[in-house]
Amino acid sequence: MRTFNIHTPKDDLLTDIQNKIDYKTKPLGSLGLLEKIAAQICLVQQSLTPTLSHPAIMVFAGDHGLSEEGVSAYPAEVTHQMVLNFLSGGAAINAFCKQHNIDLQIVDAGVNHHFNFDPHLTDRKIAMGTQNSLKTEAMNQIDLEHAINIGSSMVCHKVEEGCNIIGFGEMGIGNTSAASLLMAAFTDTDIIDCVGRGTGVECEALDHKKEVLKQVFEKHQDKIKAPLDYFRSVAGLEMAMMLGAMLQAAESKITIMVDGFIATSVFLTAKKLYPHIQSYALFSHQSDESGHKHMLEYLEAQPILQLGMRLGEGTGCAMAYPIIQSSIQFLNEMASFESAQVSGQS
Ligand SMILES: O=C(O)c1ccc[n+]([C@@H]2O[C@H](COP(=O)([O-])O)[C@@H](O)[C@H]2O)c1
Ligand SMILES: Cc1cc2nc[nH]c2cc1C
Repeated sequence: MRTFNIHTPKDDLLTDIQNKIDYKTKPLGSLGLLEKIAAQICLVQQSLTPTLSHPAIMVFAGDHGLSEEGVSAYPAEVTHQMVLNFLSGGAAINAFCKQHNIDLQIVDAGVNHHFNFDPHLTDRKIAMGTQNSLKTEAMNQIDLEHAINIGSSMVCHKVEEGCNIIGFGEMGIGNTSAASLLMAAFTDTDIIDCVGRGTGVECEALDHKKEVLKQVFEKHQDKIKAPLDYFRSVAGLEMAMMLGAMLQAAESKITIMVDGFIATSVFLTAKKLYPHIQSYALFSHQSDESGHKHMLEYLEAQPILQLGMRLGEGTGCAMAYPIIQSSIQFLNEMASFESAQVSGQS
């Protein structure tokens, strides 16, 4: 497995950044989280006048062998049907990216469907989905490495185009199960407490999901000490590609927007491998998927939005983007007490 060069940005500018924020014409700290976001992006860009350019969201799609165990409220074919919906512009992520002028890229990482050629689909299919992790490892080492490298090179390409802020979404029926399994391992939480409703499983179906995931966890838990071996045993191809993409974004020193429950579980894996990655990450929202709150607390991450969303697709990133824009806007546009001749704190 290749290595990534990921370091916390130098903090030499920190005092100047904080002074610039504090000298703006507002009571100290009164822009709350916007101030923290601005400071973080200044550090990532090593600049007192940061900019956001060519914002992008990549949506990785993949199918999950485990879905044959009845762990989702929807049938597996929804994965490819939703990819077709993304391509024709009809999904929530299309609407929000259009609203906020965010470049949207749809990637087939491992969907169980042969798509006709479409110029809007990035075909990086590794397999027709993963294996059933209740029976065997979801993917082999070669496919994992391939997915990580592809995710990485797609981000390199975006960076070459001038992108300096990127969010990652996913589409994959069954992938909240994979995310719960990652959460259990990498936050050291009982698997039962990591299982939620996903697309909407309830009552006996939720009990069944918990029972299946308990068995999958027990089958693979001996690999947790080797995070990538555990990851490839339970995760999806869309998640593996997202892992490579997140690692590359941090190596390329651009800002990462982390979406909901599934994306955060991938981020947890990335952080296990490269703890410094968090300096580059903003967390778009707190998903209504029950485990997400705990994941964010574990990461000591403050989500930008809390709207009761639990959709995925990168929709949280798209919704949080204008807030991130505002944090850069206040920093670059607001007057200081001195320039506006406003009296400071007495
Ligand atoms: O991002 C989230 O927080 C989130 C929470 C629940 C469900 N989802 C989406 O729903 C799908 C997975 O749900 P499930 O029930 O099939 O495991 C997948 O396509 C995700 O994008 C996403
Ligand atoms: C319709 C539908 C849309 C989705 N988008 C992301 N996950 C999804 C799951 C379903 C079921």
